[in-house]
Amino acid sequence: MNPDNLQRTNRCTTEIQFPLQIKAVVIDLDGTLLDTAMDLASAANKMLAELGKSELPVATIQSFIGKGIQRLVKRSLTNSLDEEPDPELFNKALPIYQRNYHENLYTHTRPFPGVIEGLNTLKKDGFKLACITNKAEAFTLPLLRATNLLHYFEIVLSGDTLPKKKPDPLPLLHACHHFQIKPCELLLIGDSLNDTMAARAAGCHIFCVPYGYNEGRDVHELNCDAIVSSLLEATKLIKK
Ligand SMILES: O=C(O)COP(=O)(O)O
Ligand SMILES: [Mg+2]
Repeated sequence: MNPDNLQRTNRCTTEIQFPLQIKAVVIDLDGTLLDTAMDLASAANKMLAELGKSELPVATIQSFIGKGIQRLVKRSLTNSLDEEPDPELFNKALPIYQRNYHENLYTHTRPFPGVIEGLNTLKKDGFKLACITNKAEAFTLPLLRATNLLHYFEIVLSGDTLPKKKPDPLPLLHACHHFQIKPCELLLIGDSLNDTMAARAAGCHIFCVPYGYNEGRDVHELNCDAIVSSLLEATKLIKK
């Protein structure tokens, strides 16, 4: 069945009940699995310095994380969420950012508390696992390898793996197709509006963690099925 049909025919229709009965869990990367903000911010500030521009506070750059590397570079150049930088400046800045981020991809990046325990529990309980991120593949795979998380996931879909990324439902529907399950048998655990919008559009369940990066907004504003303090906590709310 193609992903479009899955979206139309297999939405979650019943009231949700805990523990949620699901077959697979998809986990977001930045702000959910890994605390990447420090390294993303240093790369952005090194880029700004190389371009002769003023550096930004880490908290500001943290609020720019969520819609992929290109958007992060645009936001850092304009110090705003939505403004477009001069295209020439952006074309010059992007490779500088990519070089700096590659050079220090995991200097400070670590799994958040409860991530390893949560992944081990999910694996032991027999859930199929995928990682879906808006981060470009060139950074995602080395990062998951370096932090020893890659082996947990049957598939990893990055921001540039498919024609569309979150908040589009395509990566989640692709995962459903891969696992041969309905969207309502899939749970996404994420940290931002991009995750909740993608999950709602796909018809999947969605839990949010409160410790991540929601583009500077309160996670309690998000339309999710539960807010869980950690991945380990999430395992207590689901069953196969
Ligand atoms: O790369 C980003 O901006 C966000 O990535 P995420 O989807 O893993 O949170
Ligand atoms: Mg995230």
